[in-house]
Amino acid sequence: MLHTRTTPAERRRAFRARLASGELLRMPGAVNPYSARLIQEHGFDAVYLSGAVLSADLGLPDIGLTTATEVAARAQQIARVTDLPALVDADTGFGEPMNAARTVQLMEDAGLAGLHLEDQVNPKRCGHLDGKSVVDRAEMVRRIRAAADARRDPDFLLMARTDARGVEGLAAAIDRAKAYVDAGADAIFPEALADEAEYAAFRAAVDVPLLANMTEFGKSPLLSARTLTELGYNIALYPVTLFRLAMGAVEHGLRVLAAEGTQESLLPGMQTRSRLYEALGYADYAAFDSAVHDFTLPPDA
Ligand SMILES: C[C@](O)(C(=O)O)[C@H](CC(=O)O)C(=O)O
Ligand SMILES: [Mg+2]
Repeated sequence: MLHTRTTPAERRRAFRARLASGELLRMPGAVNPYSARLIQEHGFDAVYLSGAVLSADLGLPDIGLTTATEVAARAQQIARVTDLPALVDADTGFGEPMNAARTVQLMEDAGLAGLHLEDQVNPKRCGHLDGKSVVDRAEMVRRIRAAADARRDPDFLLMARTDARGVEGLAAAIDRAKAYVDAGADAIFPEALADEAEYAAFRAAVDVPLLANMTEFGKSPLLSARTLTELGYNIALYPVTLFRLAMGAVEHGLRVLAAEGTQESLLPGMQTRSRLYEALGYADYAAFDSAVHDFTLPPDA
């Protein structure tokens, strides 16, 4: 019941240990707290809170309109219902280096296992769009140092994302990643790499855990978990996959409902009531107090 049995500190330690093991952790982005439960149930290793998903969820473009407290509040709702470690997209840290420091403490308090900060200017944009700008390396180093110093739990993972590949080229992105590790980043997120050779070049140059962003319809190829394992990557990120799937289903459903005047033909594609109740663990609540769940579902529910 209530779903978690672990503390944030335990999840952070476990995340660190898995990242050190050399295996590939598969990390889908949650669309909401409930989907974080499903991510865990389906055997994935970690949960992501995507800035792109959160802003789209609010009906906004992903251009840095969300605030640190808004993101922390949603991240806390997600971290609270899963025993998996949760990594949150903290964009540019929501302002100056001191804001990045405060963001770290907000996310620690929200029970996250870690966050990533990127080297884009404010306002940022999706890493797979053209026309990005990055702050100079010294500025990003200040951002990372401030974030690292703010951390109270040394196991809270500080990941630095560099968007420089699309702006300054691969060699500059690798140089920046090295400088970010020297400044205190525990892991690196090289954004929008073009092909497998670039993934391999990053792996050869950087010693810390690396994340591969397998976002759809972007600039990077969709590499399989097997390929990413062979390339020596530590995290395969599927940030917006569940959101795109869900919204595809929503649009399909709206079209069919409007055309047919009934949802009858949509039923086979729906998560059933009984599956929903199973995933939410109704039976456990009933065991606690039979009054909570004292009904029988119809056979086709
Ligand atoms: C990973 C990302 O930062 C996100 O917010 O999920 C996005 C994903 C996307 O827009 O496809 C990004 O890569 O910038
Ligand atoms: Mg983002």
